Amino acid sequence: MASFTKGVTPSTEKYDGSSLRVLIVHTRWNYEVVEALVHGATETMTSDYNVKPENISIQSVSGSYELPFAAQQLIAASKMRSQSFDVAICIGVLIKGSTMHFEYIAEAASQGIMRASLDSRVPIVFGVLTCLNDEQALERAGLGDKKSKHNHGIDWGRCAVEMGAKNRNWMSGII
Ligand SMILES: Nc1c(NC[C@H](O)[C@H](O)[C@H](O)CO)[nH]c(=O)[nH]c1=O
Ligand SMILES: CC(=O)[C@@H](O)COP(=O)(O)O
Repeated sequence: MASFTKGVTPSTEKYDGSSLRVLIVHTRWNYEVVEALVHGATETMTSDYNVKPENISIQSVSGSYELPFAAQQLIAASKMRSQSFDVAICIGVLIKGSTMHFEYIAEAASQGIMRASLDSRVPIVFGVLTCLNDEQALERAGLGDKKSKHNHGIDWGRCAVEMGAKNRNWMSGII
């Protein structure tokens, strides 16, 4: 059977994040996993794209359901202060339990994050893992024993810099 490289192919363009202002909103549900994902995203942005640590605002909320509201409010507040965020990342970890809770929160969070992004015209990276068990969550945060483990926060950091830089260009008429 033919195989292919899974995941996102790195962009051929090099982005400079040195003037980007980034908002990270993360949950405190499943915090050990969330913490690793936040670290992966921030480390990637600062080390690989020169995003200044002081230009990354990190805010927390309780669970993934709270992410869209917090992101929307914080983006609006940053605009009022004329210190607009160029991009945001919402980070959370949903793990399927025994009721329908997971499905409702996953749907609300994903739809809400998309709506907050389109309405605010600020790109918001979807950094919410929707896992069927603990092992899936650990693997996707670069934790645990699996050989295939990979910290998705790294991809979200790259995506954030790319979208922040591209949106700045697009808003200046540079296509
Ligand atoms: N079960 C998980 C939740 N649930 C909490 C909700 O997100 C929310 O905080 C509560 O319903 C109050 O509005 N959140 C996660 O992020 N991950 C979960 O696995
Ligand atoms: C927070 C709840 O509503 C909780 O009862 C959800 O349970 P589960 O995660 O087992 O579906």
